[in-house]
Amino acid sequence: MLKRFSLDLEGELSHFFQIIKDLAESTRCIYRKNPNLYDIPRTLWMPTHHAHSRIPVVVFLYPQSVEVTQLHETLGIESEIDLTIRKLKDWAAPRPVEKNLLTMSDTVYVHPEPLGVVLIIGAWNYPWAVTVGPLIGAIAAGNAAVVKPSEVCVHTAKVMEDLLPIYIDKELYPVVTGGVPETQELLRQRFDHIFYTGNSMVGKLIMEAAAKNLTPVTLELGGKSPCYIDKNCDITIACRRTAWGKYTNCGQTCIAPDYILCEPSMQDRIIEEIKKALKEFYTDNPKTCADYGRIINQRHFKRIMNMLDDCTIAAGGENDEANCYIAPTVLRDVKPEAKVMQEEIFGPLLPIITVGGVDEAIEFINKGEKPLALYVFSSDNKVIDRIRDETSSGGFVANDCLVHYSISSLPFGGVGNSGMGCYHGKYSFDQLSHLRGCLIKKLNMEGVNNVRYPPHTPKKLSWARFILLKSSSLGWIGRMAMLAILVVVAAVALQRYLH
Ligand SMILES: NC(=O)c1ccc[n+]([C@@H]2O[C@H](COP(=O)([O-])OP(=O)(O)OC[C@H]3O[C@@H](n4cnc5c(N)ncnc54)[C@H](O)[C@@H]3O)[C@@H](O)[C@H]2O)c1
Ligand SMILES: CCCCCCC=O
Repeated sequence: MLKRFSLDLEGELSHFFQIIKDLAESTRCIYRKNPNLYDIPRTLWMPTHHAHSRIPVVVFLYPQSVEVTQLHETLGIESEIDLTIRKLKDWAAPRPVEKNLLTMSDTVYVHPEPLGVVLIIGAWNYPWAVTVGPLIGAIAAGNAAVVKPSEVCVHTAKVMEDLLPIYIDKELYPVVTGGVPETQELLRQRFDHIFYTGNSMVGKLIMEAAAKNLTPVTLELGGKSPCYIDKNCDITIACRRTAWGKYTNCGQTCIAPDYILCEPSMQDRIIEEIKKALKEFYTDNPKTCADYGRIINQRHFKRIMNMLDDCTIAAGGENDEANCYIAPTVLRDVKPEAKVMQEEIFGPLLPIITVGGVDEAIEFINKGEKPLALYVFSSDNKVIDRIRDETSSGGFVANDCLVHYSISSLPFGGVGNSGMGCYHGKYSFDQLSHLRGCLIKKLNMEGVNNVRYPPHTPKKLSWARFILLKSSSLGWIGRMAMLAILVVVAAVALQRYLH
């Protein structure tokens, strides 16, 4: 059994911090643009300030600028590690809780303890963020963890396998690489928690495997995250923010706005504003723009292109299979039955579906599975409140996209088909801890317990009712007074019993 403080967790996390900083530094130092590849291998030299400096390593880079890579991958992890190091002592400390009259003189608290060994199965789209992110929580919570990066981002997986053991304890946090058979083999082992990030279909297989050992799971899944643009809003700003949310990482973002819902009269204006934003972000030719990405591989390229079959393209549509390039694309007058509406797009296609107004938008959203994120743009708080209150989703954002992911004090996770459990900041720590309820009683004051011991009488029952149901409304002073009375009554009862 692991004991949280027998390990130098802060030390491990600091080493871990170093790997992220070194990765960021490496990308900054050595980066040369290569617009044609997504998950690209490079032989790099680690910066000299680390003890194991000048180790040749292969580091993945987006075909995007260094700034993009850091903004999307390493910065968030740096801030999570920083927060965790600063707050770990508070998070791990016993958490005193409210007591009832019967437990007034006892010590009652929640004691977070490690679960044991956690299996972390990562996805490919933000491979560091979604694999190392949960690992921060697992380490902080005092667990050992087996790290299984996605085989789809083959180079990143190799970097993780090579680098993590240099920085953090390889016995406690081993990296296992491989594809589906290797993951399935891991799933046959017994773990104390499985933290999976990926699609909902595989999520069900993970849960099935976990059930055999009653292993708890966190499932960070995806889905079709709607974006309602209300007629009452600044459409230019709404479209700029939506375009950023959609086309960042080429739409391969779990919380990307999947489709737009708007009234028919707004469709043309929205298309024009999105086109303007695209030009501003990615120039007239996104293919040669360092800030526009590629599709991870040809399998996904084909999957996304297939969705275009029964749609009308309003902008974009250019593509190049050899380079896994799909231009930022907007689709107009999309029907709910269209292929693009049957599954999460996870690519740079943005369908617009017209609805009669907010009522119809809510109805449309509620017909689908509960999404991972739900976005609404409106200047009318009533519209925002209605959409929040009459729907359900993992996260909810008004007048922006994606940004809730960066707030460590918000739980990040899905609901229903988009997942279960959550993480980030303290939520990661709690998710990967067992929150053990503890009550430490003294051996005196036995008389107070009479109400619960046989022989049971109506009088004892009415005392028990009072203590458990009514005493909470008495306030602190009232409860202390009640406790004093109870002690006296109990002492008298005990005297009688002893004589
Ligand atoms: N909620 C989140 O935080 C989050 C983050 C990123 C991605 N996602 C979601 O992930 C999906 C994209 O990722 P993906 O699923 O293509 O990633 P993927 O193909 O990399 O699969 C994820 C992991 O599942 C494993 N896996 C795949 N098939 C398996 C099987 N049959 N049995 C056991 N293990 C298996 C892989 O080895 C991999 O490690 C999207 O739906 C996206 O929304 C969610
Ligand atoms: C901008 C970074 C968002 C990361 C979201 C992770 C899921 O894909």
